[in-house]
Amino acid sequence: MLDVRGLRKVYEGSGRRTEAVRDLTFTVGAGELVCLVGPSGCGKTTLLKCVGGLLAPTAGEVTLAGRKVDGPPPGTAFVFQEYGRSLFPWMRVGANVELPLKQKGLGTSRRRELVADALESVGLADAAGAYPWQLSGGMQQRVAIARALAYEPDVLLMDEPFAAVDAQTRADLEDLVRGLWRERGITVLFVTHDIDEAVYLGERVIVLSSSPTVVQEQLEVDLPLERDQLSTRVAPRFAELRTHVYERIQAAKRGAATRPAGTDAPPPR
Ligand SMILES: Nc1ncnc2c1ncn2[C@@H]1O[C@H](COP(=O)(O)OP(=O)(O)OP(=O)(O)O)[C@@H](O)[C@H]1O
Repeated sequence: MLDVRGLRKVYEGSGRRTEAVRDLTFTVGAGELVCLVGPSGCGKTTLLKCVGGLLAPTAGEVTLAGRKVDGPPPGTAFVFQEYGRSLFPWMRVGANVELPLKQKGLGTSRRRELVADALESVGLADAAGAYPWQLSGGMQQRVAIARALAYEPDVLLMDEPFAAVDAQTRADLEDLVRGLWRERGITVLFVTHDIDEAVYLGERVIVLSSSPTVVQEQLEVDLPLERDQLSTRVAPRFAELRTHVYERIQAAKRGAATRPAGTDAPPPR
């Protein structure tokens, strides 16, 4: 479905040259929920922007359903970290969610249906008439998720979407994303620097090295499909997996040798 091959990104300008991503190769299958985790500044946002066609790679390529990505591909939606900047403050919640549907050229009744359905899915059916600034941070991020869902994407790209909300809201939003993923069968690529979040959410975790970035390891998360914040996070297997990912990231920070990009077996139980 999503193929990233030999991706490299070097930023140049104002006399500075930063090799953010060196050589990234991985694939995400249709309907998979994959988390990308890596140290701060390792190029996660750069990678996601290249995947979403918002940034041109220096080398390598991204293909989505067999087509080379050279601009935002149809059927792809983004949710960014900064909900405060991603919603238009002068538009009511309903209008914010509807905007991309207008750009998609959908008729009024279909747009209304999709907006209502998406707001309902994120538990904000009553908030359509409010302005974003009248909502809490967590609610605003739900609106951003609703806007992405209403677009009916095949692929959802999420860049540290819960980094700016409090811990309880974050837990709720994590469960919301897993629930929506299971209900709607969307392909989700979720970037985070939070190891616990990556293991809790993902069916697979791709561990990135420090910048310039390569894939340090890929790990199948063999936790049950049904997860919940209490029992999953205290399960011995959760602890083993998070410890394993933590060790890999520490190794990445020390610059330890990386493994080939294939998927590794999870650590033995
Ligand atoms: N527009 C830009 N111009 C120049 N350098 C950039 C630009 N955007 C990012 N970089 C550099 O590329 C590297 C990777 O940045 P990026 O934001 O992709 O990392 P990240 O892993 O998402 O960071 P964080 O975890 O802190 O959000 C950093 O060294 C950063 O300074």
